[in-house]
Amino acid sequence: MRGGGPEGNSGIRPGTIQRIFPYAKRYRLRLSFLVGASALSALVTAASPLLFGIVIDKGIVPGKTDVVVWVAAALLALALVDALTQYFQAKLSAQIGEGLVYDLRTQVFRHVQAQPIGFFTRAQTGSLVSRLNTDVIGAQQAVTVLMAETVNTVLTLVLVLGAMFYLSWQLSLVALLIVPIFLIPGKAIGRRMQHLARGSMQLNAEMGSLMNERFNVAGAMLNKLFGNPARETEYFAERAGAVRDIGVKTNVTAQMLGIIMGVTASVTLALLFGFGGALVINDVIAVGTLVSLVTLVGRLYTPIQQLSSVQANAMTALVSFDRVFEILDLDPLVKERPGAVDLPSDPADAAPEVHFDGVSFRYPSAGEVALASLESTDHARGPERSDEGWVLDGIDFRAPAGKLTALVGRSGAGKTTITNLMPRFYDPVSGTVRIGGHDLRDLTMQSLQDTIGVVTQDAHLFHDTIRANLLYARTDATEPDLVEACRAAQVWDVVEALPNGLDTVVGDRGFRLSGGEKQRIALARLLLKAPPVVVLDEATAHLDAESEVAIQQALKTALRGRTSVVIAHRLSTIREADQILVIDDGRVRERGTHEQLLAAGDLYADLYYTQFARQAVGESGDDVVLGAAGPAT
Ligand SMILES: Nc1ncnc2c1ncn2[C@@H]1O[C@H](COP(=O)(O)OP(=O)(O)OP(=O)(O)O)[C@@H](O)[C@H]1O
Repeated sequence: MRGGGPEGNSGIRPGTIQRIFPYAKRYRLRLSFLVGASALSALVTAASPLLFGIVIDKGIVPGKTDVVVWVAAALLALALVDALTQYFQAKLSAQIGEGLVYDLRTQVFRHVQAQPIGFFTRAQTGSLVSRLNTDVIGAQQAVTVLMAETVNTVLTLVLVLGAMFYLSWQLSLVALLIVPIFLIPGKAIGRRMQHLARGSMQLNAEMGSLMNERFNVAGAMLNKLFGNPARETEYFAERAGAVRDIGVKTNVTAQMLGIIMGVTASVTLALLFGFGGALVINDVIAVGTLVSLVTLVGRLYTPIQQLSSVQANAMTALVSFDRVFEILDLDPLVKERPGAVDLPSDPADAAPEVHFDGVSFRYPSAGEVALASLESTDHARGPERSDEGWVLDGIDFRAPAGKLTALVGRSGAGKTTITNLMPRFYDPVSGTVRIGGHDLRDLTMQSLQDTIGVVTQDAHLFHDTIRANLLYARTDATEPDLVEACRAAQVWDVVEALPNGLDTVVGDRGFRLSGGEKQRIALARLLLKAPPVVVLDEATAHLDAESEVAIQQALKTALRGRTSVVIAHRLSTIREADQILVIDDGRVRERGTHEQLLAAGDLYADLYYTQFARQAVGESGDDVVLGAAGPAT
C-alpha cells in the first residue's frame, strides 16, 4: 500500500498544525463567541448539581417551601441558559465549519485546475474527488469541534472537580481514582483511530475511483466488450471488502472507549453510594451533598471521555488537513512565470507564426506530475515513461502564419506530442516553442488560451446543452453568433432538427450525437472562439459521404486565414497543406508539399503507396478517409 494506506505512514508532516491557523483566523470573531458559549455551558454543567444538594439539604429536609421554589426557579433559568448556549454553539460551529469546508474546497479546486494535463492523466478522478469531499470535511472537524470541545471539556472538568472537592474531598478522591482508567486506553485507541482513518479514506477513494471508471459510458462499454462480470465483481468485491474490514475495525475501536467507560461508571457509582452512604449515616456529609456529588461525578464522564478522544479526533482531523495540504503543495509542472506578458496582437490582425526550435521532449515521470496516493494502489505504477527515452528529438519547423501545416507519420511517431506542446499541456525539456516570435513560457496562460484553439479527434462535450457547450468557448456570444458558428461548422441543420434545438442536452448521458456531428459542434465551438492559431487532430472515423463533405467544408472555414497545425488523416487535407511534415521516431524526417514528397520517394511515398493508395480510387469523387485503419496516419 502506497501513499499512507492503513499499513503505510500515518504520521503527520511537520508544520501541518501551523498551516491550519490562517484558516481559523478568518473566523476569529465567531470562534471567540463559540469558545465563550462553550465556557458558559461548562458553567451550567457544574452549577446545577450544586443546586440539587441545596434544594434537598436547605429546602426539602428542613421543610422550607420558599427555598424549594427559589432553587427550582434557578434550575429552570439554568436550563434556559443551557438551551440557548447549545443553540449558539451549534449555529456558530456549523457556520465556521461549513465556511472552512468552502474555503478549502475552492482553494483545492483552483489549485487542481492549474495542474498540467499530465497530472490528470495520472491521478484517479475518484481519489481526487474524495479529497475534495471527505478529507475537507474531516479537516473542518479540527477547527470547530475540537476547539470548542476542548475549551468546554477542560473548563467543565475544572469546575466540576472544584465543586466536588468543595463538597467532599474524600468522595472526590474516590471518584478520581477512575480517571487513569479512561486516559491510558484513550491514548492507545487514539493512535489506532488515526491509523485507521487514513487507511479508510484511502480505501474509500479507491473504491470510488473504480466505480467512476467502470460506470462512465466509455468504461461501461469497454466492460461489456472485454470485461468478465465475475472477474469485475471480484475485483470490486476485493476493494469493497477492504472498506468493510477497515469499517469494522474503526467502529469496534471507537466503541471500545464507550464500553470501558460504561463499566467504570457503574463501578464508581457503586463505590460512591457505598462509601458516601456510610459518610451520610455517620453524619460526615448531608444527603443532599451525596446527591450533588453523584450527579457531579456523572458529569465528569463526558469531558473525561472527550479528553481521552481529543487526541484521536485531533489526529483524524490532522490527517485530513495533511491530505488536503498534500494536494495544495503540488507545484504545477507547467505554470505561468512571474512577469509573463500577453501575446501582443498583430496590428494587421494577421495570425502569428508557430516555431518549434530544436524541441526535445519526454513525458514527465509519475512522481513529477501526480501524487502516489492519487493513483491506483495495487498495481505497480508501470514503467516511468521518462526512462524510456525521448519522444521528440530536436524538432525544428516553422508553421507559417495563416498557412496549413500537416503532420503525418506512423502511429506513435510523436505527432500528438508535438501538438500537445503548443497549448502548453507540457513544456519542452529542451528547445523552445515560439508563437509570433515569443517563447510560450513568457506568455500568460490566458493569452495563450485565447490564441490557440484545439479540436481533438474525440471532441469532448460536457453533459449540458449545446448552447452551454458553445458558450464555454465565448461566454458573451449572442444567439445569432451561435447560429452562425453552427452554420459555418455545417452542423446547424442537425442542431435545428434536435428536440430542443440549441437547448438539447448532449454529452455522456445526454443526446447521442454521432462522431462527425460531435466534431462539427467542436468546430463551431472553435469558430466562436476564433483563435488565430488552430491545432486539429482530424477524426479518423469513416463518415458517410454527406458528413464527410460537411466536415471538409467546416474545416475549410475553420482553418481559413489561421495558422494551423493539423494531424492529417484525410487526403484532401494533406493535399491542401502548404507544408507537410513527415514525423518519424520523434524527428521531422521529411518536409515539403505532397508532390515534392512523393517525388522524393522516401517515407512519405512509402506511406502514400502502402496506406494512402486506397484513396487514389476515391480521388475523383468524394473525399476519402486516409489511413484510418492502417498504422500510418
Ligand atoms: N501521456 C503520456 N505519457 C507517456 N508517454 C506518452 C504519453 N502520451 C504518448 N506517449 C508516448 O509518446 C510516443 C508518441 O506518442 P504520440 O501520441 O505523440 O504519437 P502519434 O504520432 O500522435 O501517434 P498516433 O497517430 O497513434 O496518435 C508514444 O511512444 C507514446 O507511447
